[in-house]
Amino acid sequence: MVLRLTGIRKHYKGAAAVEHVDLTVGRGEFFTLLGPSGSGKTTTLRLIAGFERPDAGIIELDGVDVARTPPFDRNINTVFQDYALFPHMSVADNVAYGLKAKGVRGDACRARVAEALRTVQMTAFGERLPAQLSGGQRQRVGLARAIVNRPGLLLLDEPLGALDLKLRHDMQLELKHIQKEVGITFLYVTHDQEEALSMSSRIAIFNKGRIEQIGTPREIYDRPVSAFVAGFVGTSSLVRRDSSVLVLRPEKVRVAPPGTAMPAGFHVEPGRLEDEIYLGMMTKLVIRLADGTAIEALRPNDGDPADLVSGSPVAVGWDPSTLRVLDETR
Ligand SMILES: Nc1ncnc2c1ncn2[C@@H]1O[C@H](COP(=O)(O)OP(=O)(O)OP(=O)(O)O)[C@@H](O)[C@H]1O
Repeated sequence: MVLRLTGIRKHYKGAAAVEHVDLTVGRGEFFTLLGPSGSGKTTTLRLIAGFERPDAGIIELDGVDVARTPPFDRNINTVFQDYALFPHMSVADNVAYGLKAKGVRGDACRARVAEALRTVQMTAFGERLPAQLSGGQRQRVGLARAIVNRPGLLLLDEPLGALDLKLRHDMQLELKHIQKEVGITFLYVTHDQEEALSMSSRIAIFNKGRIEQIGTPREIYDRPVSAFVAGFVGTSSLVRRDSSVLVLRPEKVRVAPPGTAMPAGFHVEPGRLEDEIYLGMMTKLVIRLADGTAIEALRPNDGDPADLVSGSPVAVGWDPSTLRVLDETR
């Protein structure tokens, strides 16, 4: 275990930023804090880094309570969204800065810098100034600077937030590969659910300062514990039946003209096709059931002729075993 938080609480002017936070991160994990803006992710990261002190609770790093350990003595580094590079220093000097502060000099320092730049594929850029780099390249340098000290834990606060979508996707893959290669434990903050699902070994879902669920991406997606988690991670329709609330993922829903045979065991209901939204690879369908419930369905655009007409009656079906029943008390 690299990190353990127990009963962490932090209030600002009487308002809770973080409340009752418990979590454990194992060595080599890519652990993500995911939640909407203001849910307490950054506060949690700042408490771990030591920039803030908790009002209550224990923070342990490698089994040691760090309540009295200042930030620079914690075996942690942080990568921020704005990279925080020194503008007047070359890329190589930026990466070397933290090493020099720790007394690593000469050939040993140069070798470590070269290794870090190689890892982030920036070997050819050592002599450049930050202003002569693109956003993605600056982000790589920020990462090289953070991994060069080989910290036990690397905190990353929305590190890809300033990049455009395409570059962001490329960097997601790359970050994951780099994390595997260097073997450093990552604690990653994002509000982007797709990013969290694609990169993480485990995810903690934050809502209003509390953790609602911790699990692997698959566990979180397939078995959300609350309507909040089901709605925040992926899209879903909530269907009320008797006293339960059921979560229905759009890719599990079949929509067909009335009377079409559905697979054996499917639950089938009549509805009306309200909307068709073309998304390129898929088309999203919105169906209204007789009781007013709206159901979303996804259909691959795999060349089938359009057999459904907006506004017309349709049959909606799903395999009841794929439904997740929610505990309404949460
Ligand atoms: N220094 C501070 N003083 C007062 N309130 C603060 C301070 N820092 C954070 N807060 C409040 O604490 C709550 C949690 O903020 P936090 O930054 O941890 O959320 P977040 O999940 O990281 O959000 P975002 O994704 O927008 O960064 C918010 O309501 C915020 O306004």
